[in-house]
Amino acid sequence: MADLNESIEESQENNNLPKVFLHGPPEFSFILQPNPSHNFHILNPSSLPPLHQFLSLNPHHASSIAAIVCTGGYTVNADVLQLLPALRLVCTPSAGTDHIDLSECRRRGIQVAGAGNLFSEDVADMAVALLIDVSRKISAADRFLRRQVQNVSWNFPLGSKLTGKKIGIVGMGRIGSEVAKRLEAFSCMISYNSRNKKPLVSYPYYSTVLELATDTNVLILCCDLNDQTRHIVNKEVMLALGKGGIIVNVGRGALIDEKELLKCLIEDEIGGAGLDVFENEPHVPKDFFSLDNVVLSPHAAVVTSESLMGIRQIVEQNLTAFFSNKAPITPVI
Ligand SMILES: O=CC(=O)O
Repeated sequence: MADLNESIEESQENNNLPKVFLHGPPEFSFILQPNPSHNFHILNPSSLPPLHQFLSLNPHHASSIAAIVCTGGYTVNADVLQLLPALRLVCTPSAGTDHIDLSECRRRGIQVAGAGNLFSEDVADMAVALLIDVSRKISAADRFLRRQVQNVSWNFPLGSKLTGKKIGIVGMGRIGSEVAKRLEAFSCMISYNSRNKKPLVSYPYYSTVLELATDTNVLILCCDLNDQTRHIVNKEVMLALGKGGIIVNVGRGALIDEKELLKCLIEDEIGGAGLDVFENEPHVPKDFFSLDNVVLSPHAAVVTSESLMGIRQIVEQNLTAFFSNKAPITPVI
């Protein structure tokens, strides 16, 4: 409460700068710290009281908050927008925007800025790392060796070769193209599915994920989560991918029907999965833990020490540009 009072006092220190609210968990407060050179004023730089609580204690700020910085998982839906009649910019330090109601922002004339291309290489690196780990059983081999006492025979199951495999990328945007670039170096045959065929992309295009899965050994999910892509990988798709097939998900958990995925993995209907994201984060179904054909990662694909430095800069630059009457540097809408 001490922190909350401090932030409220600070917020009451009047200045004429536009007000910015950080809508996210405490560990994200590093994203935006006050600086005398800012052309905006951060209302809650360190204490991060939830938005509803902040507004009930400071009702006058409902009509002064001009921008919010919202992290993934902190929803900005019509109810939140309704609370902030003066809002003009939503700035998210994430690549995904499924936590933001973009059409409601558009309707209200609110601009949205995202992470731009900042995370694409890190996420693509992670996708390929997960794929190599699942196919060559690296994490499973590590567990196997650590469990061994000396001089026991090394009877470890075979992995499968990555070089030359047929890879289906779902979502050929910034991240998907980086994944393709990396897997070309493994002589993989790339094809893709996305909302529309991309005129500048020469890889074979499939208009449905089902057809893509039928013709490939691996699916890598790099697309946005929205009403069209929720459970885009369902049981039928997994059965079409087939027994040795591998799924890597660096997009959003709900792109896959997670219950069906578990069943297919347990019943060996597919070969394995590399998962950085889950349907109900931070919950990870315990049944995954006992499966050696699964490699798990705690939504960490975007996070490197370099990307965290970068995202601070992008958030600051977006706010600075916006409050200088310029366009955000990484606009979403
Ligand atoms: O998943 C992380 C992001 O969208 O940045």
